[in-house]
Amino acid sequence: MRGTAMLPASKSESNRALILQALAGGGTLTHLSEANDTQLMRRLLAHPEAEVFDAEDAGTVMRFLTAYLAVTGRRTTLTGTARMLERPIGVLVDALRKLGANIGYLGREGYPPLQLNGFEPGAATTLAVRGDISSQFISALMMVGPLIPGGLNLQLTGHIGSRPYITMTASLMRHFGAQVEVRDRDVRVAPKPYKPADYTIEADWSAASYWYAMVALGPAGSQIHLPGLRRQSWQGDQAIMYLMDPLGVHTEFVADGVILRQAPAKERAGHVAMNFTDCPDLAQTIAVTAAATGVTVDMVGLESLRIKETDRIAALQNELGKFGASLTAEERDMFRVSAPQLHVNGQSVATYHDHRMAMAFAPLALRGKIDVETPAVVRKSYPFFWEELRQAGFKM
Ligand SMILES: O=C(O)C1=C[C@@H](OP(=O)(O)O)[C@@H](O)[C@H](O)C1
Ligand SMILES: C=C(OP(=O)(O)O)C(=O)O
Repeated sequence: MRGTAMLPASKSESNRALILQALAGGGTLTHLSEANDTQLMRRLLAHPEAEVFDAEDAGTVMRFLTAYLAVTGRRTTLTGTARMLERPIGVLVDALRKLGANIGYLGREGYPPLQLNGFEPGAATTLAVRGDISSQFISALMMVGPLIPGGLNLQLTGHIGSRPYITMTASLMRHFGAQVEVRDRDVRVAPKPYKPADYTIEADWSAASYWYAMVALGPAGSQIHLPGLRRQSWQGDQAIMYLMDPLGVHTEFVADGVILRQAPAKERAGHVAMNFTDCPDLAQTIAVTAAATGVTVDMVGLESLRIKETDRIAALQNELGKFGASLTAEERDMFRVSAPQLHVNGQSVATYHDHRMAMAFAPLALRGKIDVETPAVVRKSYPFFWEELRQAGFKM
């Protein structure tokens, strides 16, 4: 396999930039993501007086808008898909209530849908927030921090997952003129207003992971050029370049992006350990690629996978099993993915309303025929994924 593949722009950067642009009252965003999550955020922000905000299945939209709408004093309802109503939001609601937001639960306590009933700045500006459920709660609070009279001081407690997304939030906030410091468990945001700024969004490293998988599984000598990725990135999922090295993919930065090259098979590891605490969205790509390349991977840091678009651990276990691979729980929160022999012979892969299930399993088509159920799920982050595969020579 050879050629160039186009990536969507980062949906994490895009969705932060849209909130910051709204709070700053201007600035031009270039290369906003085509992802449904981003297009949805853009549409919802364009109608701030709406009576109901439907975040669909987009975690960042649900969490970031909750903080944005609450602190800007809106009276409105926030809801989402059936799965979104199972994804927790209590940590964020508790924190916003302490800051002065009046928020009620319309269904189950701790989960959407939410009723927002205005904002009266309270006395609290220092809050303890747990970091082990979703970093999106912390990012959401940080972005509204400059609007809180007296600023905001978050003390993060417990195990902190997805930390690079917190530092990405801080970096983008600074780009829009905010004063923010992140030191270990201490996050401080000054009550200094945002200023309009222009920003060009980088390509999406999480989306790039599927091309790493294709280079790993393609014929000897496979290589792919991915324009739009930067060496200096705010995306923690740039870690894919290190995680894929033992699975036989080398990364070279070129002027306009990266070139991925398959390494000789003898350079692949036999058994490696990897930690996904900082990059949970890469876990599915690695699990499938490891199974297909015969590398055993001990995976830790998978806790948050249970509360994403689906229970991604259960989904991986079911679908890997269809190919003769396994993801088994071992001691101390470790999961081992292994496959003595992978059989790809026409299996149908269920996708569980999860874009990453579809895209992580798609590269198995390089080893035989597969059916991916409900392929349109990719629209959440990478709507033209199948089109790019066709361009790369896949028969569909
Ligand atoms: O802030 C963000 O843009 C994201 C944070 C991560 O979620 P968690 O913090 O819930 O792990 C990640 O999985 C998600 O795809 C995007
Ligand atoms: C977990 C994801 O998104 P979100 O939490 O924003 O719905 C994802 O894109 O893998």
